[in-house]
Amino acid sequence: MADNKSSDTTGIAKSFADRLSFPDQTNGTSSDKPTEKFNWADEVETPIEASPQPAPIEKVDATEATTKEVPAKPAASNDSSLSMAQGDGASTWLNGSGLDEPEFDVNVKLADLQGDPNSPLNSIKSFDELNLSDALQRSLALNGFHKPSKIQERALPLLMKNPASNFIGQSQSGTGKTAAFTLNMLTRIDLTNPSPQCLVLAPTRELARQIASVAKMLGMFMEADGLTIGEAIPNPANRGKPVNGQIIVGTPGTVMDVMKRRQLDTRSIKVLTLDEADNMLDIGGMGDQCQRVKQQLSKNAQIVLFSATFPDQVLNFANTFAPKSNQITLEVEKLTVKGIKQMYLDCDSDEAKYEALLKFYSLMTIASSIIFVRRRDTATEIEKRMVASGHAVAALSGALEGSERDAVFNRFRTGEAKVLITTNVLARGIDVQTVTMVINYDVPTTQDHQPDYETYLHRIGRTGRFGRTGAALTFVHDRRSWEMLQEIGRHFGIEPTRLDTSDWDAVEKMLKGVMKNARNAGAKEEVKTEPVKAEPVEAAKEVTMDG
Ligand SMILES: Nc1ncnc2c1ncn2[C@@H]1O[C@H](COP(=O)(O)OP(=O)(O)OP(=O)(O)O)[C@@H](O)[C@H]1O
Repeated sequence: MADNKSSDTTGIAKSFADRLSFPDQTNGTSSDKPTEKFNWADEVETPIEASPQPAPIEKVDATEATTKEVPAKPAASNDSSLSMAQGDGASTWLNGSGLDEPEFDVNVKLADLQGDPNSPLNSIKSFDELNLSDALQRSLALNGFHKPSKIQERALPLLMKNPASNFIGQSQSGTGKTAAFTLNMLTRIDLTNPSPQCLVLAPTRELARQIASVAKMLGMFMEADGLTIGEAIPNPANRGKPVNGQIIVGTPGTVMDVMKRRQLDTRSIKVLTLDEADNMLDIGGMGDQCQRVKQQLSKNAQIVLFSATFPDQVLNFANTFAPKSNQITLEVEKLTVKGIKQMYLDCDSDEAKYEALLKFYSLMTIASSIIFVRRRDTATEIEKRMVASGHAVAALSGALEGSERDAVFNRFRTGEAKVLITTNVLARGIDVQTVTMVINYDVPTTQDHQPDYETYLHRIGRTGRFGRTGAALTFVHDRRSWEMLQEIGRHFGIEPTRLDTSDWDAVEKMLKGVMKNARNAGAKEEVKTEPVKAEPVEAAKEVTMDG
C-alpha cells in the first residue's frame, strides 16, 4: 500500500485557503466588529438534464444549485493570525506553499497601443515593486507569499495601475489568480468609507466563500483600520438584512437579488471581478445575471475577469463585458499543468467502473482525492458503496442545501473525509492542496454529449496546485468515452497514459510511482523561459476610477 501522509511527511504546506477556517454555516465577515448580514433569495438553479438514458433520476450539476441555508456563526477573529492560519486543524504553522510555481509563457496585450508589454513597468519580479502598504506586505510575508507567480508578476502592475483599466487574465489552474485579483481590490479600498467598494462574483458558494477567506487572510492587518469583507451567498437567516462589507464576494443570483431589493449599496463599487469568468459568462442564466449586476454599477467601475480557460466564443463576449481591457492569455497547449500526471483506466463496462473504483481504493491510500461524476445519483451510489467498504468519504452535489454543502465541504477540507465525490459543481476554483489524485469517474461532457475540454482541465486542476505534482485518472468504459478522452488529449496536446484493469499489478505499480512523486513534490519542474510575446490591441480609453 502506498504511504500517503504526503503533506505531513514531505513538509508540503497546505494551501493558503486550506489554512482558513470554514466553520459550518458561517457567513463571517473579516473582523470582530460584526458586519451586518445580507438578505438572500434562492439562488436560481440552472440544472442541465442528465444523460440521454431514460433513467428518471437526478439532474446534472452545472452551476451553483443551492436554495436554502441556515444561520451563520460569525467567522473566527483575525486578531491572531496564527490561530486563523491554523483554523482548519493544521498541526503545524504552515508558511506558504514552500514551492515555486513553474515558469510558463504568457501573451500580453495592452489596451494602450503605445504601451510596451515588456516594459519593466508592466511586470514585477517581487512584491516590493508594487509599493504595497505595510499591512499587505506583512500578510504576504506571514503567509509565505515570498515572490509573485508568473500571472501575479504580469497581472498585478496592469491591474493596479491608475487610472484603472479593465483586465482579462488567464493562467493555469492553481497559479495564484485569486491573490492577484484580491491584492488589486485590497489596494483600491478606501478604508475610511464603510460602503461596498469591490464586488467579486463566483459561480458557487464554496468558491465565493474561499475567495472571501483569501481576502480576509491577505487583508488581516487592514482590519484594525476598518477593513470589512462580506459574503452574498444564499442564507435564509439574512433575509431582509443589508449586505455590508467593503469587499463583497457572492454568487450572481444572490448578488442580483440583494441589489434588486436595495440591500446592497452599489454606489461606491469601483471594482467588479468575475472569477471563473468564462463559466460565468457562458452559462445562460449566470451570464444574464452578471450582465445585470454590471449594469447596476458605475460605468467607471474596473471590470476584471479571470479564469484558466477562455474558449474563443467566450473571449469575444468577455471583450464586450470588459471592453478595452489589458489582457494576459495563454495558448491552449500551455494550459495543462505539467505537474499533473494524466492517465486513464480502461474498464470493461459502465458497471465495471464501480468495481474498478473500489479496487483502486483498496490498493491505494491517498491523502485526499476527488471523484468527479456526471450525475448526482452516481455520486450517491458511489458514496453508499464506498462507505460500505469502510472509506471516509463525503459527497457534495447541488442537491444539498447550503448548510449541508458547507458541512460536507468542511469535512473534506479539514481531512476528516479523505475522498470527496462530487459533480461539476466543485470542478472549478477549489483549492485544497492535500488533493493528490483526481478521478474522472465520468469523462466530462457538454450538454450535447461532446467532450467538455474546459471542465476536464478545471477538474484535474484540483490537484497539482502551485507547483505541486498530482495525478488525474479518467475512467473510460466504451468506445465513445475513450474517443472523447482522446479528443480532450488532442485538444490540449497531451497523451494520457493507459492503465488496464486486467492487470492490477501494473496499475498499482504505476500509481504508486506517481503518488510517490506527489509526495516528493518539492522538486522543481524544468524551467523553460522564452520571451513574452506581446501584441498591442486597439487603442483604449482608460477607465477612470472615482477614488
Ligand atoms: N505568490 C505566491 N506564493 C506562494 N503561494 C501562492 C502564491 N500565490 C498563490 N499561492 C497559493 O497557490 C495556491 C493556488 O492559488 P489560487 O487558488 O489562487 O489558484 P488559481 O490560479 O485561482 O486556480 P484555479 O484556476 O484553480 O482557480 C493557493 O493555495 C495560494 O495560496
